[in-house]
Amino acid sequence: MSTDKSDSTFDAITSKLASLTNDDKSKKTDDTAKPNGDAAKSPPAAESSKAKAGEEESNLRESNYDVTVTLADQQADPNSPLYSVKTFEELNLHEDLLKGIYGMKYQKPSKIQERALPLLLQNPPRNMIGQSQSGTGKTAAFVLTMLSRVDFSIDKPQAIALAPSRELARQIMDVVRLMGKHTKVKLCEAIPGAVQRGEKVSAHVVVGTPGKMFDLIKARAIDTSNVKVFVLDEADNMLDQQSLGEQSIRVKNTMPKTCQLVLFSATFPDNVRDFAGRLAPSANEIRLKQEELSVDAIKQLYMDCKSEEHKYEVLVDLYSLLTIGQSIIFCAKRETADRIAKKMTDDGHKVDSLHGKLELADRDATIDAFRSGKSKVLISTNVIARGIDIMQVTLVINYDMPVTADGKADAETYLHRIGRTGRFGRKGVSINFVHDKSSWQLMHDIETALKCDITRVQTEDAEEMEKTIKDALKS
Ligand SMILES: Nc1ncnc2c1ncn2[C@@H]1O[C@H](COP(=O)(O)OP(=O)(O)OP(=O)(O)O)[C@@H](O)[C@H]1O
Repeated sequence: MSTDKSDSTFDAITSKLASLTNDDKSKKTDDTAKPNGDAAKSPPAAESSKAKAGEEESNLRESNYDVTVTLADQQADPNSPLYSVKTFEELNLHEDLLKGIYGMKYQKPSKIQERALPLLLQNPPRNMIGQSQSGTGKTAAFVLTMLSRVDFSIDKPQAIALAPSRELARQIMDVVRLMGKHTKVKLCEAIPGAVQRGEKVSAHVVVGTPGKMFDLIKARAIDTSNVKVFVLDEADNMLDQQSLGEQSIRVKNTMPKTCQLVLFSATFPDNVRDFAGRLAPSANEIRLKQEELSVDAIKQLYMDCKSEEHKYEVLVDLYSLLTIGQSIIFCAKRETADRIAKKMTDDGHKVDSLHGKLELADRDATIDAFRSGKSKVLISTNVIARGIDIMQVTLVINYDMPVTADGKADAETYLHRIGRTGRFGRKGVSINFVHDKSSWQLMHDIETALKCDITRVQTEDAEEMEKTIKDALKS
């Protein structure tokens, strides 16, 4: 899908930032979760090796830095969530789908794809609750399932997927389009503005947001009686949030009794998992342990800011760094996103803001410009915290730490936010801005909950840091 323009940039940023921090511990992810809860013993971690130019075709760029690890290296490391013993050919997929996969330059399945696909494709179909770290290829697992189950000779919706945001639904549809390129699949986006009034949906695969999907079903534009597979992407979010949860359940209740239910997410807090288990009875399950949730390739940092105003100054100081690759700045509120974006624009910087209050066409144009690399800095809210997959995102900033509705540290949202970088083995950097006791406490609670290390960067060094990285890139 997206091409990787700036892997050496990741290295420049990570190595420079790491050198500015005094604590550079890294944590090994050990994905031992197996279907049905069995634990698989993994061989010891393979040492990360240096990339050799042209050694194996990879969609990661070769870099001049010693720390380079190629995708091929990572897919050969049994401790990596990208590792697989199987090939796509062994996963029982239709030839037309294999063509689609190879067209997308996927060489080997990732761990979640290897484990989930045989379970997802078994007959009679079984429900699935699947968990895997952000950026490890869950979308392909459920998209291949949807496309495998469709009978292209019947012009009726047969596979439906729900996602929490318009942006994510559109992105999933892009994946269906690419993977289904060699099939006769017909597609429909069930998002506001996409389906005309009175239109009857005859597409095989429908992807959308819960509210719009339910409206279309209620209006009889979508007939769900032939649906064989129903997917909830970001399932914990879809079942937890009051309005998304209610709408998702309503949509689910219109599905035939025989319909296969597939729930995927990088996070499944216990309360949601219990509910998911009741919703998807006798499901095959693939789980991660709490300490396995963080993605190793994402370097997590924080900056001590003196005040709310100082946060803005630090952000501006970091601007050149933000634009080396691409970056997303997460704020708690739409107003903050707009305010910072306006201020930065007035100060001569090129940034965009994206949130749920924008006109639909503006929302689409903003994310499309960011996806294509035309815009480089996106200031947003949690609306794009989940699922959005843009390879060139090297930096994520938590301008405001994520909090739950009752003001507590939101470790799940934190993981999803920082997971917008470090996609499929690429490196990334996340920086938390803390400016008072409460934001520091929120970050500390997240660190404890996720058992991860977040290291400090001196804000006084920002200018120097920016300069060094620019110099490194120029040379
Ligand atoms: N087998 C594969 N080989 C190479 N690239 C892959 C493979 N599977 C997926 N990818 C790529 O990896 C990236 C991340 O995949 P995807 O968006 O499905 O992650 P995810 O697990 O759904 O993440 P999130 O939890 O953030 O939603 C995508 O760009 C996708 O094209």
